[in-house]
Amino acid sequence: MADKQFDTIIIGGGPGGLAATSSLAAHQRVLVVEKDLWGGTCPNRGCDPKKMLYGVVESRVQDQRYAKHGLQGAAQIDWPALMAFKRRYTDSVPAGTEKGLQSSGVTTVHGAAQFQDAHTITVGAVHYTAANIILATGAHAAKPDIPGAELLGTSTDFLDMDTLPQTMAFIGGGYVAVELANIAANAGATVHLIQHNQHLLRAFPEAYTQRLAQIMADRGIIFHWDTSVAQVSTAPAGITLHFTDGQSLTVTKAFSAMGRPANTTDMNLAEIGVETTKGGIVVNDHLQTAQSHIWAIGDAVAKKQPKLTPVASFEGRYVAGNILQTTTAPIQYPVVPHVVFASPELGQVGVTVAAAKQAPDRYTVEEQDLSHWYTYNRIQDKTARVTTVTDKTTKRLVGAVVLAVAGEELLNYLSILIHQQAPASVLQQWIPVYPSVASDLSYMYH
Ligand SMILES: Cc1cc2nc3c(=O)[nH]c(=O)nc-3n(C[C@H](O)[C@H](O)[C@H](O)COP(=O)(O)OP(=O)(O)OC[C@H]3O[C@@H](n4cnc5c(N)ncnc54)[C@H](O)[C@@H]3O)c2cc1C
Ligand SMILES: NC(=O)c1ccc[n+]([C@@H]2O[C@H](COP(=O)([O-])OP(=O)(O)OC[C@H]3O[C@@H](n4cnc5c(N)ncnc54)[C@H](O)[C@@H]3O)[C@@H](O)[C@H]2O)c1
Repeated sequence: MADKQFDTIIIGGGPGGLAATSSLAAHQRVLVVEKDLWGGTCPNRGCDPKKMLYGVVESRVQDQRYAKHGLQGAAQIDWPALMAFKRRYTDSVPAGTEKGLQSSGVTTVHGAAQFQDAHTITVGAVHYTAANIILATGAHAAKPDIPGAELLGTSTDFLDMDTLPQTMAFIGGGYVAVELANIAANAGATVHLIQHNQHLLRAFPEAYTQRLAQIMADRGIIFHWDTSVAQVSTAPAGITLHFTDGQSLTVTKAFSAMGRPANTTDMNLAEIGVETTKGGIVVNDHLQTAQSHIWAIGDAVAKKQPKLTPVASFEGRYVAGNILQTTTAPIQYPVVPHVVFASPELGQVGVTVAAAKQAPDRYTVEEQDLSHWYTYNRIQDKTARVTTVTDKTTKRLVGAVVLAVAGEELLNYLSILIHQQAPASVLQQWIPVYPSVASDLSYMYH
């Protein structure tokens, strides 16, 4: 079969690959290969469908906050209608994404890419060559290596359930388990969360995660701490989880939410000299693999930055800049805000509270209970709080933790202030909409 030649081949049509593609499309002959759904995890089975379910569930939670304050009657979640609402969005994503790529002049191929040599990939029987190749292959949900693991679902199954199971369990205490457990519990299911240690959401300060665990427990979520599932078996009305301590739990459905290993297998990476570790593909500070013309971006990469959609997109744009030689400097990440959507939202950005507390000469840490502030009293958010970290020398805001309704928007404002290295005085020169989340900023950063 004759070679098909391109300037750049991108393997993976998710947010990382698409960001690289849109920067390169006007300048190069670009091929994008996707083996599953165009658009990748985020819009098909990640961030976007998750937040559609979350938005409706969050309305119900807000109704409950307003109970006895003028709102009567309990809203109920109609899961099949909620799923239909989600599918009206997700169903059009793959075809719409591929059409968009093609109309920008990019060649698209559906299938799994494998390396033939360091400049050649095959998809099926067809060979494609390019000067540069970008690995944007993402990650997949891990399942435990135990008997019966095949009976467990993943976040992908959860986000496409036709009906809401009566009882369910999540194995893991990270982003996926917390967010999906919250949606399920607020939609009306009995939910168990099984964590093999005592740490929920290990990237966040413990004082905050303990508060969130309490909020979730108050909502009926049942935590099983310090225990692991050793085996899974079928039961008449669902499946039974057998714990290492001899206890067991029978639920309608159970989901593995134990992390997302990078997609690095079945591509012959080792054969062409691209190194991988447990965390993903090994890259240098320009996101180049050991083969300098093969780059890796997004969830597929071994890195310390959080594996998130905007990070994958940032890396895609950065690598495209390198290929087009408009950028030559090592990648410099801005501060990366990250939020768990858990009714309310728990988010964090910049210098962590733990790091700040270890350097008391350098940082001031201020924790504020926001629940009595007008904004949060108005919406009856009784657990709202924020912690800010400021640099003692520059007096600039350098970090923040937020637990609040609409916490993602508050965190975005704080992130912009940190990113711009803005002094507190800018807030005195600025007129925000009042009353709003933004009009509180000058009380948090002063
Ligand atoms: C349930 C859930 C909720 C999430 N919520 C959020 C959120 O709220 N905010 C946020 O920022 N992030 C969230 N994320 C993370 C976010 O989805 C990822 O960080 C993002 O999708 C990473 O983009 P990517 O392009 O690196 O990988 P992906 O989006 O995974 O895309 C990689 C693509 O590569 C394809 N591929 C893999 N191997 C091959 C091959 N050999 N040949 C061809 N194609 C291949 C895959 O099929 C896939 O489509 C969530 C993830 C999940 C699972
Ligand atoms: N809101 C968001 O931005 C968002 C939402 C969902 C997912 N994500 C992304 O997806 C990634 C994956 O999420 P996740 O929740 O699957 O992973 P995670 O890394 O956040 O959490 C994994 C959890 O599984 C537990 N675990 C690990 N090994 C285990 C084992 N052998 N047995 C039992 N438990 C075990 C860990 O202790 C941890 O609690 C996140 O790190 C994030 O990058 C982001």
